[in-house]
Parts: sequence; structure tokens; C-alpha cells
Amino acid sequence: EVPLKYGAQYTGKRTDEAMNKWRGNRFGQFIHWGLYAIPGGVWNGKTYNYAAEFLKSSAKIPTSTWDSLMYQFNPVKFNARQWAKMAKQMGARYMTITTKHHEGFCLWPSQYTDFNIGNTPYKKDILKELVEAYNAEGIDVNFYYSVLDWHHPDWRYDIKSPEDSVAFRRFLQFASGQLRELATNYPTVKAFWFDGTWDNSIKKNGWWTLEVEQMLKKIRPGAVVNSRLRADDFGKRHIDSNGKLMGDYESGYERRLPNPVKDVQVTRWDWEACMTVPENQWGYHKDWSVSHVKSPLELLEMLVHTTSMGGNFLLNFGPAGDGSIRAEEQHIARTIGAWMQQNGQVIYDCDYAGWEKQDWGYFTKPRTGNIVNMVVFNIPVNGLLKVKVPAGTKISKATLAGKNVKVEEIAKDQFFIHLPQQAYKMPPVIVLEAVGGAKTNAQYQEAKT
Ligand SMILES: C[C@@H]1N[C@@H](C(=O)NCc2ccccc2)[C@H](O)[C@@H]1O
Repeated sequence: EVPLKYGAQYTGKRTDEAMNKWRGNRFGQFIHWGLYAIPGGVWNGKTYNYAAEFLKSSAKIPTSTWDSLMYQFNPVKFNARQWAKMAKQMGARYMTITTKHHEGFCLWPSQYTDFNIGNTPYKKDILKELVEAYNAEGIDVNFYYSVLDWHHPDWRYDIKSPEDSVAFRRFLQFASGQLRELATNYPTVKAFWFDGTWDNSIKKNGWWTLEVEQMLKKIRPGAVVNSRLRADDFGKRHIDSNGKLMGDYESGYERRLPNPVKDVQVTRWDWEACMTVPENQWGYHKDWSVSHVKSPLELLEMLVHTTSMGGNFLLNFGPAGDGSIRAEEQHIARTIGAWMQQNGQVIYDCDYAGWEKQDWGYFTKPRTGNIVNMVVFNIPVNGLLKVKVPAGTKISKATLAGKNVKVEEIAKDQFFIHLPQQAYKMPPVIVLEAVGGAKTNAQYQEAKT
């Protein structure tokens, strides 16, 4: 091991109450909302098919022109309570909001820049309204914060001169100030989701990333910080030069999920996957016809897949500039919500079961008890769901919607669960009662080869 001053501060999973709550939440709503939602990917009558939140760079818009969008931000259809109710109905247990994205516009009245909600026609502290509305629904609120800031004159992509380092030191003070006011003025915030930290300027200032993590946890004991903030003494990000995860959970799964067989090592620490509904749109884009739009079932399978590997799933919504939520996103919330209403117990407070992945779907395991859940997405033609159990495990019971289904031992530590034949519109859940360490059935012996 190399000695590190700014590397991982601990190893293993945090087991304090705040982290257990963060972990057990499992399903979150990501919200990308900022000035980019006003043009929605269209500029001077031209549609740009890149991510809408990058329109400033894809349409090569001068900063002064882009920043004047602030004077148009007036979401007349915005209703924080409605957004929170929709998220509650969807089954989200937490919400992560872009307090400031790469454009530098702040959804809160920051004292460190005039480029904020207070100087828009809307005027009011929209971040406060969202935190209060979501907390009122029992949903935890986390803050996304982009360190990368296209608006701030002292931002640097790299440090190549003494002037750069003087300017960037000012920038880091600015960012620390903003984070201090976010952690102080919104005391119910539970976690910080850092983005925009991949440039050399940050990699050369690993000390600052640790200082920020420590400052936030001092102001908000129990606060959870993602690995994406962190760089160590040598500029290594997420995982330090000794192979240890920095921050409290691994946040590298963006628009992709770990492979359920090859990437099982992801279960060694906490992690979260964040996901767009279109192929690559986080902010509101007026035209979703240009790429694949994921269906509610695709997204539900990703949620179950993530839970089955011990991760959290953060599903993105991109509200329009007027504060409305587009129909596709409302449909997703309603459809996933209906299933979560019946089956949330196989997601919340559930984890990796450690059983061998099968083709029909995913196992999840509640934190306590001898239950293992089966969530079936691929209905087998023969109606038989193969289950391979750890040596000596017995399946004493299997139920679907409270009714027993047949369990058939077919070989050593192998069973068929008989799935009732019917047309399934949504994934059925079978609950297994499994007891370990039982004497194996003498009838089944492994082959001698
Ligand atoms: C969570 C996502 N992270 C942002 C992102 O992909 N930024 C990548 C990026 C931003 C600027 C230049 C190159 C690449 C997206 O806008 C979302 O906020």
C-alpha cells in the first residue's frame, strides 16, 4: 500500500443508521432542472440531438447569451407538492435534485453568485419548496452539485500557469462556500451527489475533495457522499491508489448496469446506478423521437436488477421549463408505482441474495429472515423456474401472491419452482422460505468425473 493523505477514509460498508436508511431506500427519483429546460434542445429553430443540458456547448452559444435565459425562468406550471405526490406514488424513497448543473445556474438564492433563482421572474427559493414538499411525503432529498461550472470566470479545466492556480484556488473557495450554504440552509438534506469532477484541475486538488467530504459530514453528521467527488493524492478518482473506494458509495454506473454474473464484485460496497429514460437526455428535450425511449417495464427491470446486486437505482426525470412533467414520465411513474404498491417489499431494504443468477429474472433478499424473493421477467415456456441454492439449503415453501406454488427438488441443491401458467402483464414475484444447512437428499449425488 502507498501512504495516502487524501485516499479512502474507511473500508467496508458504513453501518450507521443514516447509511442504512440510504441503502434501504433503494429507489430514487433524479431530477435535472435548470435553464437548459427552457430551450429544451432547440435553438434558433434548430433541434440539437445531443443531451439537452449540453445545448450551450452543442449549439456553441456564448455564455452571456445563455446566462440571459435566467430572466426567462418562470415555471408557471410548477407545483412542488404535485411532483412530490407523483414521486411518492411511483414508490421513490429518495429524490436527488440538480441544485447547480454544469451551466452554473443555482436553484437556490446563493450568496456566492447572482446567477441564481432569486434573480429570475420566479424569485422564490425553489429548492426549499422542493425539499419541503418531498420531505412532507416522507421522501429523503439529496443534492446533486456540479463542480464543473461554465459560468464562473475562475473555473479551469486544467492548471497550466500560476494564474490558473490562483484563479482555481478562488474557484474552490467559491464551491466550498456554496456547499457549506447548501448543507447549512437545508438541514434535512441526506446526501450529496457530486458531478463534473473529471477534469485535471480537480484531479490535481485531491486535498479539496477530502476537505469537502469532511466539511459536509461535520455540518450534517451522517451525510452520504458519492465516490465521484473524490480524487486521491495521485489524482486517482472513485477508487484510490490502494484500490479502496473513496466516499460512501460507488457512483460510476451512469446509463449502464453491472453484469449480474461477471460484475458480482460490485456487491462488496454500496453503489448506485443513475438512468435516463431516453438513451441520453437528462434535462428536458422537446423531441424524444430521435432515440429509444425506455418503457416502464425496461426501467422496472433495471430497478430489480440493481436491487438484486445490492445497489440503489436513481431514475431521471427532466421537467420542462414551465414546470410541467411530460406525459411519458407520468406514465412511467404510474406504471412502476402500481407494481411497487404490491411488491415494494422485494426492493426496499433488500439486498444481493448471493444465489446463482438464473435466466428467468432476479433474486432479492430482505435484510432479515430466511426469505429469498424471485422476480420473474422472462416467463419460461415450460413454466418451470430453476433455482440453484447454496449447498444444503432447503426450500420449505414458495408462494405467489400469498398462494402456495409447487417446489420440486430436481438434483443436489437444485429445484424447480412451478410458475402458474397465465398471461403476466407485469413481473410476478415468488417468495421462497429457504433454510440453510439441512441434510441433503441422499437420492441426489454429484457425478464422479
Ligand atoms: C449525471 C450526468 N452527468 C452529466 C454528464 O454526462 N456530464 C458529462 C460531460 C459534461 C461536460 C463535458 C463532457 C461530458 C449529465 O449532464 C448528467 O448530469
